Amino acid sequence: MIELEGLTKRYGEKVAVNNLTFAVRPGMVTGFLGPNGAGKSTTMRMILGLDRPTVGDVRIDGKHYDQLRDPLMSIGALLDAKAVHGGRSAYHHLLCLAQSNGIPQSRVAEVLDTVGLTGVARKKAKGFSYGMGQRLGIAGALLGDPRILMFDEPANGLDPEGIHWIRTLMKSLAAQGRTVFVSSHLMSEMALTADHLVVIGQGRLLADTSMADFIQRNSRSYVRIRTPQRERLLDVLYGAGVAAVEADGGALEADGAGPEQIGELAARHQVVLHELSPQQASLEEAFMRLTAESVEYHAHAGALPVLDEVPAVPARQAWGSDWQKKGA
Ligand SMILES: Nc1ncnc2c1ncn2[C@@H]1O[C@H](COP(=O)(O)OP(=O)(O)OP(=O)(O)O)[C@@H](O)[C@H]1O
Repeated sequence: MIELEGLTKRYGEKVAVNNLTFAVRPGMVTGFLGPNGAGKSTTMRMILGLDRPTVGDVRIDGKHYDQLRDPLMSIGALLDAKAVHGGRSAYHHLLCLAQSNGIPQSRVAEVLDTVGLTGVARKKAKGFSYGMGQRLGIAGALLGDPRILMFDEPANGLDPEGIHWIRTLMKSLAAQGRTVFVSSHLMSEMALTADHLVVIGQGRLLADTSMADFIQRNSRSYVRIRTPQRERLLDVLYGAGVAAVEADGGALEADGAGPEQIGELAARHQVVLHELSPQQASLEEAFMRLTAESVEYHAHAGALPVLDEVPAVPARQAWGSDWQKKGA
């Protein structure tokens, strides 16, 4: 278990992490979400004792990182996949880690096999692709067979097979009773992987809840209906106090009533239905809705002019001619 209590980190005026209190529990995958610059990496660095909190406390199974006797056997982490000596082979890199942490040498071949790097184990890490580097970083995290694992953007640079592999790996580590804490911007992946979510924005805790509860609380659920008797159904729904709006493709979207109630109303009034489907927003929609206020770095869609709107350069007027005239 990882426990944070009032964890705060200031860099000068900037409050990167602001009074975070939550626990990451064993036996499940906990997703750590937040917009760019929300403070996820800073929080993870403080968990590993790489950054000192300005205020507050963080404990790993009840201890501070520097009190752990064999840190790699308690918590394994992937923070920066590039933090590898490029001149060393994958095997040698892991062997050095094992030897300096009292981990049996036999683990090296085991973790290389787990991450699928056995075939390139003797190749120098500097020749590795980004995805291979991620796999090597994950091998390092697994080396000490720790009860707690923490991954910062583990799917970065992985191909679809690699992404599927990391999802299966995280779920199986959690199923073995380990604590798995993972940050990612890939919402669709997170929706398939995490059981629990911790969401932060501008360093503050925005949510600490189950995946299902998070989506339900932060999104609109509605029932999508298609019928050849639209006007009739709208009257029936209106009469029953069910709000419905017209949607794309001639469908209706009804709020505040389940498919059972709507189906029964339609049957009672002999309205034919071609579709009656409950809709739940995606994790991405729920995340965007919750964090809209705390997004620090906005892209402005209107910042670049549409090609048709780019003012035409007047004929025969070279760039800079105005400036040349002024300077003359
Ligand atoms: N060493 C530092 N000095 C000054 N400011 C820092 C430092 N490290 C992080 N910050 C600032 O703290 C804030 C949080 O950064 P952090 O990297 O933890 O965010 P993040 O959630 O991991 O972002 P991303 O999703 O983009 O990786 C940012 O505004 C960042 O600029």
